[in-house]
Amino acid sequence: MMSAILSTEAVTVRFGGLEALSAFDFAVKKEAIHGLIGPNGAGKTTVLNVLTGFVRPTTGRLLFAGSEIGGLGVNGIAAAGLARTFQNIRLFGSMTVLESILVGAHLRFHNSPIGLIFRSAAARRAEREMIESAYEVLDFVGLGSSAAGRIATTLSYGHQRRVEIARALMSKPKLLLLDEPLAGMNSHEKTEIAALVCAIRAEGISVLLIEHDMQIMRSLCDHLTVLNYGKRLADGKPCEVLGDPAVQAAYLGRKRV
Ligand SMILES: Nc1ncnc2c1ncn2[C@@H]1O[C@H](COP(=O)(O)OP(=O)(O)OP(=O)(O)O)[C@@H](O)[C@H]1O
Repeated sequence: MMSAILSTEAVTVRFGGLEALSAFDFAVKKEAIHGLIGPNGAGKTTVLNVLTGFVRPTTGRLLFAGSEIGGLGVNGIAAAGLARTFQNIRLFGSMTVLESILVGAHLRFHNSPIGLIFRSAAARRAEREMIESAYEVLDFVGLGSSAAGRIATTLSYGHQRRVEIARALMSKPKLLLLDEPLAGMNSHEKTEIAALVCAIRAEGISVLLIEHDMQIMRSLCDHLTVLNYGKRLADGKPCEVLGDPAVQAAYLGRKRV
């Protein structure tokens, strides 16, 4: 059995009087596609926010690749190998696709200010490598080099999602977190993004994703965790979890678990 790349131990997040997560435990196995599902307001985005340092856990531990990451902050966690995309696409209006993707590379390519001013051989080499790497990632996500010079926000919605995923991949993550990557897409685009998620996993990158389309989640994920009112309601293989009456009741809102 594959070991875990990420785990949480009794993570609680409180916003004032509201407990968005209550003693939440779960583990993502290496090279798995792991789905996080649950009704609106269940706490799914809060899990991603706490894992990436955007929100600090009130109590509990976060372990990534064997180390505690709870106190590292956003940049420290990203540097440890965790990258994410957001529920609402976040691209800058004036940037080209290539520029948008290069934003994701800053953790990998460090240049000293002096090196940049004098354009040392090392700085020029690093810049060349960074751009080559960006073109490779553009191909990988299915945008191709012809998209590089386009203003990112003028692309179709589905392609903007790919730019976001490409930007996250530029940091060479060990684990990629995707917050509703299929939101707002037609069924053809959804199938294509699902295939891209499989290709990402085939590169050895583990994926944790939030998604509401259960048909896709059933076929795409190796493992599902269900959240309801900030608590883990179910955890296991998609067919078991989605067949669980407590999960179905939570979605239908018939029963408060
Ligand atoms: N920064 C915050 N301050 C106060 N309350 C918050 C904050 N972030 C989230 N919450 C609350 O925490 C709860 C969980 O929210 P969260 O966004 O994690 O749910 P979700 O499962 O991702 O929902 P959705 O499927 O609608 O995106 C909600 O009641 C939400 O209003």
